[in-house]
Amino acid sequence: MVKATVIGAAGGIGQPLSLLLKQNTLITDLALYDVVNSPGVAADISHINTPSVVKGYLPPDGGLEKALTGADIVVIPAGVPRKPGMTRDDLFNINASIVRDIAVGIAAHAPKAFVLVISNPVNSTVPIVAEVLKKKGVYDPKRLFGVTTLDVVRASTFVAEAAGQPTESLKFRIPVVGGHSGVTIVPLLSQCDPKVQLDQATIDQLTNRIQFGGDEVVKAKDGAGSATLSMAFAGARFAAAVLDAASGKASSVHEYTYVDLDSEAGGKDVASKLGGNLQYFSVPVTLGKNGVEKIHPLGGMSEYEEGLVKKAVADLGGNIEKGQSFVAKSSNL
Ligand SMILES: NC(=O)C1=CN([C@@H]2O[C@H](COP(=O)(O)OP(=O)(O)OC[C@H]3O[C@@H](n4cnc5c(N)ncnc54)[C@H](O)[C@@H]3O)[C@@H](O)[C@H]2O)C=CC1
Ligand SMILES: O=C([O-])CC(=O)C(=O)O
Repeated sequence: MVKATVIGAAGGIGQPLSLLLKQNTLITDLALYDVVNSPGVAADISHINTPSVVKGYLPPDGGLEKALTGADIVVIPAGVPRKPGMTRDDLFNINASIVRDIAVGIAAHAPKAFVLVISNPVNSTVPIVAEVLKKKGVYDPKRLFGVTTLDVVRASTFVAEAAGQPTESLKFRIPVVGGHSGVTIVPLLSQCDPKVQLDQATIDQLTNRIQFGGDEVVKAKDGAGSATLSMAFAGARFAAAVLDAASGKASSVHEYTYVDLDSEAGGKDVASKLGGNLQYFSVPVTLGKNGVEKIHPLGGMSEYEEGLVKKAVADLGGNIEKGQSFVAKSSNL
């Protein structure tokens, strides 16, 4: 039995993500929670003839508690998206408290669940969840993930396009490390597998496109939100990886995800290479039965990439601290 819960399930990401999770045959129970419309989304998705039983929940009558109780994996795309001209950090004032309150629910009702945070700004919302779980005495850094898979998906697509290759084969695997906003997103094109020969102008252009791919969608949607469908694809892919590893369906699962480096999985080496003080970074990980099994080194980097990492570290410190101090100042916990 595997129960998956989506928090923010009626939203732009939540609906297609729930649809894709309905197709994951490892999931037996799919709980869809939102502050609006979740029963309708659940009724609709429940007609699909895949194994999971789908239920929708709203806040009245303990909906959050019911949605979370017994959850093995909780995916959080709840909160507001960007409009043109905004940074992800501009979402902090609204989304920080939404994510904090969801984390309080997780601590009470699903303390052992894998928690996948999609809500922006991911650089700060992941530390928010961690600090709440710590306060409640249930924090396991190996089970908390900032979902940065969309950056990896974009990198693969954009490099394939630049190389004149088909994108559908997902042929190009490119590590993307750091955080999930602007210059904190660091694609390591020198580690592209298979190798691609790119001149510096193309590397510059691809790096910029991967770092600001989210803005491309925000601009194209012109006030109607940010990436939802590609994010649902990426979120479902990452959730499947976590579940494949936890269930033993796949023996060796490698992903990139924004995690606490201060865990038994070995992130301290990465942290010390980054200058010692940074607590969260998107890193290559091996996933296993209990979540993050091993945090791997970032690997060989070009001088250009070393420079990108330095810029990412400079920005990330403040983002992380902002999330942590928000929880420290929250008097209702
Ligand atoms: N990590 C990533 O790579 C990406 C993250 N995002 C972020 O995901 C978030 C959601 O984006 P969209 O789905 O486009 O927004 P949306 O506005 O379409 O949907 C958000 C949903 O969250 C719900 N919600 C609000 N407060 C809630 C609460 N307290 N509990 C439960 N549900 C609540 C809303 O009712 C709404 O249905 C945004 O913060 C966005 O920036 C978006 C794309 C990529
Ligand atoms: O750009 C945004 O605000 C949404 C997001 O995180 C992305 O598309 O990568």
